[in-house]
Amino acid sequence: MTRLSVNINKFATLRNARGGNNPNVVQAAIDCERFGAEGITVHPRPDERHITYQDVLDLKEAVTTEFNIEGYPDERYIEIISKVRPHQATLVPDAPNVLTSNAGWDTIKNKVFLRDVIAEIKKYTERVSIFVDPQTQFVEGAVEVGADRIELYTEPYASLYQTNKENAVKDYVTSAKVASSLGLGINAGHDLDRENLKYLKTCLPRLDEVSIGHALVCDALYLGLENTIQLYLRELN
Ligand SMILES: CC(=O)[C@@H](O)[C@H](O)COP(=O)(O)O
Ligand SMILES: NCC(=O)COP(=O)(O)O
Repeated sequence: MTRLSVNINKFATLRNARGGNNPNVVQAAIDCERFGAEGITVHPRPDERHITYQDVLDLKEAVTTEFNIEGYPDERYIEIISKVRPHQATLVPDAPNVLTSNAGWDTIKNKVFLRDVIAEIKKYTERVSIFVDPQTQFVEGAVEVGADRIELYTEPYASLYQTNKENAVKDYVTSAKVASSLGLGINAGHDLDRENLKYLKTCLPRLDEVSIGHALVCDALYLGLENTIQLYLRELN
Protein backbone atom coordinates (compact mmCIF):
# COMPACT_ATOMS: atom_id res chain seq x y z
CA MET A 1 0.00 0.00 0.00
CA THR A 2 1.27 3.48 -0.90
CA ARG A 3 -0.08 6.32 1.23
CA LEU A 4 -1.21 9.51 -0.50
CA SER A 5 -0.06 12.49 1.57
CA VAL A 6 -1.55 15.71 0.21
CA ASN A 7 0.80 18.68 0.41
CA ILE A 8 -1.40 21.70 1.19
CA ASN A 9 1.22 24.41 0.63
CA LYS A 10 -0.69 25.82 -2.33
CA PHE A 11 -3.87 26.36 -0.33
CA ALA A 12 -1.75 28.71 1.78
CA THR A 13 -0.30 30.34 -1.35
CA LEU A 14 -3.84 31.23 -2.46
CA ARG A 15 -4.83 32.39 1.02
CA ASN A 16 -1.77 34.62 1.37
CA ALA A 17 -2.46 36.23 -2.01
CA ARG A 18 -5.27 38.26 -0.39
CA GLY A 19 -4.09 38.32 3.22
CA GLY A 20 -7.30 36.91 4.68
CA ASN A 21 -8.20 33.37 5.71
CA ASN A 22 -9.75 32.05 2.53
CA PRO A 23 -9.13 29.24 1.72
CA ASN A 24 -8.85 28.14 5.33
CA VAL A 25 -5.79 25.89 5.48
CA VAL A 26 -6.98 23.90 8.50
CA GLN A 27 -10.34 23.23 6.85
CA ALA A 28 -8.52 22.21 3.68
CA ALA A 29 -6.57 19.59 5.62
CA ILE A 30 -9.73 18.30 7.29
CA ASP A 31 -11.51 18.08 3.95
CA CYS A 32 -8.55 16.39 2.21
CA GLU A 33 -8.64 13.70 4.88
CA ARG A 34 -12.43 13.42 4.62
CA PHE A 35 -12.03 12.94 0.84
CA GLY A 36 -9.54 10.10 1.35
CA ALA A 37 -6.07 11.59 1.84
CA GLU A 38 -3.97 9.28 4.01
CA GLY A 39 -1.63 12.04 5.16
CA ILE A 40 -1.13 15.79 5.18
CA THR A 41 2.21 17.33 4.24
CA VAL A 42 3.30 20.92 4.80
CA HIS A 43 6.56 22.68 4.09
CA PRO A 44 6.90 25.85 6.18
CA ARG A 45 9.66 27.78 4.41
CA PRO A 46 11.71 30.44 6.27
CA ASP A 47 10.00 33.26 4.33
CA GLU A 48 6.55 31.80 5.07
CA ARG A 49 5.61 32.38 1.41
CA HIS A 50 2.78 29.89 1.89
CA ILE A 51 2.51 27.68 5.03
CA THR A 52 3.31 29.71 8.14
CA TYR A 53 4.71 28.32 11.36
CA GLN A 54 1.38 29.26 12.99
CA ASP A 55 -0.41 27.15 10.36
CA VAL A 56 1.68 24.19 11.45
CA LEU A 57 0.68 24.69 15.09
CA ASP A 58 -2.98 25.06 14.09
CA LEU A 59 -2.82 21.91 11.97
CA LYS A 60 -1.41 19.86 14.85
CA GLU A 61 -4.88 19.77 16.44
CA ALA A 62 -6.70 19.07 13.17
CA VAL A 63 -4.72 16.40 11.29
CA THR A 64 -5.95 12.90 12.15
CA THR A 65 -4.06 10.88 9.52
CA GLU A 66 -0.26 11.16 9.13
CA PHE A 67 1.22 14.59 9.60
CA ASN A 68 4.43 15.12 7.62
CA ILE A 69 6.38 18.33 8.10
CA GLU A 70 9.07 19.10 5.52
CA GLY A 71 11.82 21.62 5.80
CA TYR A 72 15.45 22.54 6.07
CA PRO A 73 16.57 21.53 9.59
CA ASP A 74 17.41 24.99 10.92
CA GLU A 75 16.61 26.07 14.49
CA ARG A 76 13.09 27.25 13.64
CA TYR A 77 12.25 23.99 11.90
CA ILE A 78 13.52 21.89 14.80
CA GLU A 79 11.56 24.10 17.21
CA ILE A 80 8.29 23.55 15.32
CA ILE A 81 8.96 19.80 15.17
CA SER A 82 9.53 19.77 18.94
CA LYS A 83 6.20 21.59 19.50
CA VAL A 84 4.09 19.62 17.00
CA ARG A 85 5.72 16.17 17.23
CA PRO A 86 4.47 15.03 13.77
CA HIS A 87 4.36 11.44 12.57
CA GLN A 88 7.17 12.23 10.14
CA ALA A 89 9.79 14.93 9.63
CA THR A 90 11.16 15.14 6.08
CA LEU A 91 14.46 17.02 5.80
CA VAL A 92 15.18 18.91 2.60
CA PRO A 93 18.41 20.79 1.72
CA ASP A 94 16.60 23.85 0.35
CA ALA A 95 18.26 27.25 0.59
CA PRO A 96 15.85 29.96 1.84
CA ASN A 97 15.58 31.66 -1.57
CA VAL A 98 14.87 28.70 -3.88
CA LEU A 99 11.68 28.88 -5.96
CA THR A 100 10.95 25.29 -4.91
CA SER A 101 12.85 22.22 -3.82
CA ASN A 102 15.40 21.46 -6.52
CA ALA A 103 17.68 18.70 -5.21
CA GLY A 104 18.15 16.04 -2.60
CA TRP A 105 20.78 15.87 0.13
CA ASP A 106 24.39 14.95 -0.44
CA THR A 107 24.32 12.56 2.50
CA ILE A 108 28.08 12.03 2.23
CA LYS A 109 29.28 15.63 2.35
CA ASN A 110 26.61 16.46 4.99
CA LYS A 111 27.08 13.29 7.03
CA VAL A 112 28.04 14.92 10.35
CA PHE A 113 25.41 17.70 10.10
CA LEU A 114 22.61 15.30 9.16
CA ARG A 115 23.61 12.73 11.77
CA ASP A 116 23.44 15.38 14.51
CA VAL A 117 20.17 17.02 13.44
CA ILE A 118 18.47 13.67 12.90
CA ALA A 119 19.52 12.55 16.39
CA GLU A 120 17.98 15.78 17.75
CA ILE A 121 14.78 15.51 15.70
CA LYS A 122 14.28 11.89 16.68
CA LYS A 123 13.53 13.13 20.19
CA TYR A 124 10.31 14.62 18.77
CA THR A 125 9.11 12.32 15.99
CA GLU A 126 8.89 8.62 15.30
CA ARG A 127 10.14 8.84 11.75
CA VAL A 128 12.73 10.95 9.90
CA SER A 129 12.83 10.90 6.13
CA ILE A 130 15.46 12.64 4.03
CA PHE A 131 15.06 13.98 0.55
CA VAL A 132 17.58 12.39 -1.86
CA ASP A 133 18.33 12.26 -5.54
CA PRO A 134 18.16 8.73 -7.00
CA GLN A 135 21.85 7.98 -6.57
CA THR A 136 22.83 4.87 -4.63
CA GLN A 137 25.68 6.55 -2.73
CA PHE A 138 23.20 9.05 -1.25
CA VAL A 139 20.79 6.25 -0.38
CA GLU A 140 23.58 4.39 1.42
CA GLY A 141 24.51 7.65 3.14
CA ALA A 142 20.94 7.95 4.43
CA VAL A 143 21.48 4.87 6.55
CA GLU A 144 24.75 6.28 7.88
CA VAL A 145 23.03 9.45 9.15
CA GLY A 146 20.23 7.56 10.89
CA ALA A 147 17.28 8.22 8.58
CA ASP A 148 14.30 5.88 8.74
CA ARG A 149 13.19 6.61 5.19
CA ILE A 150 14.33 8.33 2.05
CA GLU A 151 12.13 10.52 -0.08
CA LEU A 152 13.15 10.16 -3.71
CA TYR A 153 13.18 13.60 -5.37
CA THR A 154 11.07 12.97 -8.46
CA GLU A 155 11.37 16.19 -10.46
CA PRO A 156 13.93 14.62 -12.87
CA TYR A 157 11.60 11.64 -13.33
CA ALA A 158 8.63 13.90 -14.04
CA SER A 159 10.63 16.02 -16.49
CA LEU A 160 11.74 13.03 -18.58
CA TYR A 161 8.60 10.91 -18.21
CA GLN A 162 6.79 12.21 -21.28
CA THR A 163 9.71 11.63 -23.63
CA ASN A 164 11.27 8.44 -22.26
CA LYS A 165 9.59 6.92 -19.20
CA GLU A 166 11.83 3.84 -19.13
CA ASN A 167 14.93 6.01 -18.84
CA ALA A 168 13.14 8.38 -16.46
CA VAL A 169 12.45 5.63 -13.91
CA LYS A 170 15.69 3.64 -14.20
CA ASP A 171 17.70 5.32 -11.44
CA TYR A 172 14.69 5.36 -9.14
CA VAL A 173 14.26 1.59 -9.43
CA THR A 174 17.96 1.04 -8.68
CA SER A 175 17.85 3.42 -5.70
CA ALA A 176 14.66 1.89 -4.35
CA LYS A 177 16.13 -1.61 -4.52
CA VAL A 178 19.21 -0.45 -2.60
CA ALA A 179 17.05 1.39 -0.04
CA SER A 180 14.85 -1.64 0.47
CA SER A 181 17.86 -3.93 0.90
CA LEU A 182 19.18 -1.56 3.58
CA GLY A 183 15.89 -1.51 5.48
CA LEU A 184 14.96 2.06 4.57
CA GLY A 185 11.37 3.06 3.95
CA ILE A 186 10.74 4.67 0.56
CA ASN A 187 8.76 7.86 -0.05
CA ALA A 188 8.67 9.90 -3.25
CA GLY A 189 7.65 13.42 -4.17
CA HIS A 190 7.93 16.55 -6.29
CA ASP A 191 6.13 17.14 -9.57
CA LEU A 192 4.24 13.86 -9.38
CA ASP A 193 0.90 14.06 -11.14
CA ARG A 194 -1.99 11.98 -12.47
CA GLU A 195 -0.05 11.06 -15.62
CA ASN A 196 3.28 9.93 -14.13
CA LEU A 197 2.24 8.50 -10.76
CA LYS A 198 1.05 5.01 -11.66
CA TYR A 199 4.15 4.13 -13.70
CA LEU A 200 6.47 5.09 -10.85
CA LYS A 201 4.43 3.11 -8.38
CA THR A 202 4.36 0.07 -10.69
CA CYS A 203 8.11 0.08 -11.36
CA LEU A 204 9.41 0.53 -7.82
CA PRO A 205 9.87 -2.57 -5.63
CA ARG A 206 8.04 -0.71 -2.86
CA LEU A 207 6.69 2.77 -2.28
CA ASP A 208 5.44 3.63 1.20
CA GLU A 209 4.20 7.16 0.58
CA VAL A 210 3.91 9.83 -2.07
CA SER A 211 3.48 13.46 -1.12
CA ILE A 212 1.78 15.43 -3.85
CA GLY A 213 0.75 19.07 -3.80
CA HIS A 214 1.21 21.35 -6.76
CA ALA A 215 -0.30 19.20 -9.53
CA LEU A 216 -3.07 17.89 -7.27
CA VAL A 217 -4.21 21.37 -6.26
CA CYS A 218 -4.03 22.55 -9.87
CA ASP A 219 -6.19 19.58 -10.91
CA ALA A 220 -8.63 20.36 -8.10
CA LEU A 221 -9.24 23.84 -9.51
CA TYR A 222 -10.84 22.16 -12.55
CA LEU A 223 -12.04 18.80 -11.21
CA GLY A 224 -12.93 19.55 -7.60
CA LEU A 225 -10.93 18.54 -4.52
CA GLU A 226 -12.89 15.41 -3.57
CA ASN A 227 -12.92 14.09 -7.12
CA THR A 228 -9.21 14.87 -7.58
CA ILE A 229 -8.13 13.09 -4.42
CA GLN A 230 -10.16 10.07 -5.46
CA LEU A 231 -8.51 10.14 -8.91
CA TYR A 232 -5.03 10.19 -7.36
CA LEU A 233 -5.93 7.37 -4.96
CA ARG A 234 -7.11 5.35 -7.95
CA GLU A 235 -3.69 5.79 -9.61
CA LEU A 236 -2.10 4.26 -6.50
CA ASN A 237 -4.37 1.24 -6.19
C1 LIG B 1 10.07 18.78 -0.76
C2 LIG B 1 9.23 18.94 -1.96
O1 LIG B 1 9.57 18.52 -3.02
C3 LIG B 1 7.99 19.72 -1.90
O2 LIG B 1 7.33 19.70 -0.70
C4 LIG B 1 8.35 21.12 -2.16
O3 LIG B 1 9.01 21.54 -1.01
C5 LIG B 1 7.15 21.93 -2.41
O4 LIG B 1 7.49 23.22 -2.03
P1 LIG B 1 6.66 24.41 -2.68
O5 LIG B 1 5.20 24.09 -2.45
O6 LIG B 1 7.17 25.62 -1.91
O7 LIG B 1 7.01 24.41 -4.14
N1 LIG C 1 7.63 16.16 -1.03
C1 LIG C 1 6.90 16.56 -2.22
C2 LIG C 1 5.70 17.34 -1.83
O1 LIG C 1 5.35 17.40 -0.67
C3 LIG C 1 4.89 18.01 -2.86
O2 LIG C 1 5.63 18.32 -4.01
P1 LIG C 1 4.76 18.89 -5.24
O3 LIG C 1 3.75 17.84 -5.57
O4 LIG C 1 4.12 20.17 -4.77
O5 LIG C 1 5.77 19.09 -6.36
